[in-house]
Amino acid sequence: MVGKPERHVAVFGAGYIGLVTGACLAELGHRVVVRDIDPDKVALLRAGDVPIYEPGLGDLIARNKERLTFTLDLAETLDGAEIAYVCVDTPPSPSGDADLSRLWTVVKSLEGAAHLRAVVVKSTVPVGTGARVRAALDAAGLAHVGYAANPEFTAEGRAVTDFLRPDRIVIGSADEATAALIAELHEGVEGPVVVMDVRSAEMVKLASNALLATKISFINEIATLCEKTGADVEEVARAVGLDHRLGPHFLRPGIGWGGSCFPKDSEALRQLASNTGYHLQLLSAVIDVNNLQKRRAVQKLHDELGTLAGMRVALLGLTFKPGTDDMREAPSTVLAARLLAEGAEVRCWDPMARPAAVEPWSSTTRHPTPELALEGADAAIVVTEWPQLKEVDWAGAASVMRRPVLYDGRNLFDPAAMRELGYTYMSVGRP
Ligand SMILES: NC(=O)c1ccc[n+]([C@@H]2O[C@H](COP(=O)([O-])OP(=O)(O)OC[C@H]3O[C@@H](n4cnc5c(N)ncnc54)[C@H](O)[C@@H]3O)[C@@H](O)[C@H]2O)c1
Ligand SMILES: O=c1ccn([C@@H]2O[C@H](COP(=O)(O)OP(=O)(O)O[C@H]3O[C@H](CO)[C@@H](O)[C@H](O)[C@H]3O)[C@@H](O)[C@H]2O)c(=O)[nH]1
Repeated sequence: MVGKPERHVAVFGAGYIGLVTGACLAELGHRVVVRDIDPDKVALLRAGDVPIYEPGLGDLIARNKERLTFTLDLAETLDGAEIAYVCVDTPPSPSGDADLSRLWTVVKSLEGAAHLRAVVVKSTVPVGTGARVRAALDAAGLAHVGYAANPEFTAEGRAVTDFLRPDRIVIGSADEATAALIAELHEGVEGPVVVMDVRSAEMVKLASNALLATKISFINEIATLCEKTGADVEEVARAVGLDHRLGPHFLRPGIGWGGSCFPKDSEALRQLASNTGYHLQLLSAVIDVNNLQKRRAVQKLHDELGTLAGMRVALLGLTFKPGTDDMREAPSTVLAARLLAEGAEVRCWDPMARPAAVEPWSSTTRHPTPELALEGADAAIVVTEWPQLKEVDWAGAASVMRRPVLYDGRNLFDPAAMRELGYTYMSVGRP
């Protein structure tokens, strides 16, 4: 795939989004320098390693190494660059608003870069951020440099595919020339380009994530009601999703949504509204339902076992979803913390997770296989639907668990089959 003409792009941030953006732009034929401030990350990338797990990313980086370089050095990053892409993290601040400190550090570092044609923010930011960046660029004598918001909609685990074949490329800009430049940069990407004003583009990102999270919380709430009324949420979701006006996506009931985006972005949108004196009632309920969903799993085990104190509970899967090593806001973190607080002994398994050496993971035992995590356990929770869990010898596991109690937080298994194997089997919204 070769995009023309070749542009020289400086990407700030070598995380999930910066790396995917950099590698994909290089794949499209552009010359890309990715800068990060983390020396370990840059050293790994320079040595040909990829510091995160993202399918296809390693191959893409290797294939484009002539056009794709990594550096810690600011001057090297900006040397000859036409477009600066801001892909730094925007984590939650104590107030729930997005913490934009890293973004401002990058914007400040662009002050001398009068040769740039455009600054593009891909990081997820509150509505109004672009206007502030624009003002900062103007104040720094960069009024001639264009500005665009170009939010990213890729999901982890399929980020490369999503980037190269997106549902849409959203470009927010106040000037046509900048919008055209960014659209041209994406030549070769298979997806419609939607151009709008900067604030609307910023809102599209937050609204999309909020609506996706709403669908999940909605089906999770219906699942709870199914439990109380004897209906089967899987049947309900399947038939509801067949209505083309509703669609089947993001109607999978489960233990709650997590990840690097939904929790922080929904809270940031809620606070964005609060800051204007408006209370987003629907989104607040969506967040509440999600918080409760994780606690309900622990409550169910408590009800079944009588107490959690002294019980050995196995958490199967730790990452916020399969196909990633990302542990940010993973439901497993809440489950582990709650279980430990109740006095349970937590053991866990995950094929990919990289838990930081902080609570609750420092107090849990990690096992190399699901079978070892299940040995001697009083109960287990399927937290992440890793395909490996389908391969477990569940009949054998039932005989080595102290009590075969299983809460399937992802509705991975057939209830009748698991009960046949001797399990006290609970799942989400199914009889
Ligand atoms: N992860 C996703 O799936 C996803 C999807 C869509 C949008 N986003 C948004 O994209 C942004 C980046 O997310 P991410 O998951 O890639 O974060 P990340 O934490 O994986 O990566 C951010 C990187 O930026 C680096 N950085 C911080 N300050 C820097 C600076 N001054 N100069 C250069 N590098 C700097 C960090 O060291 C880190 O490597 C966030 O705003 C996020 O909300 C993420
Ligand atoms: O039907 C569903 C779908 C998802 N989830 C959960 O929702 C969370 C998020 O899943 P997913 O959306 O697949 O992962 P992310 O990589 O966090 O991607 C989301 O967040 C990104 C960052 O903003 C956006 O770019 C993507 O469009 C958006 O899907 C995970 O915990 C999933 O287990 C469910 O419980 N039920």
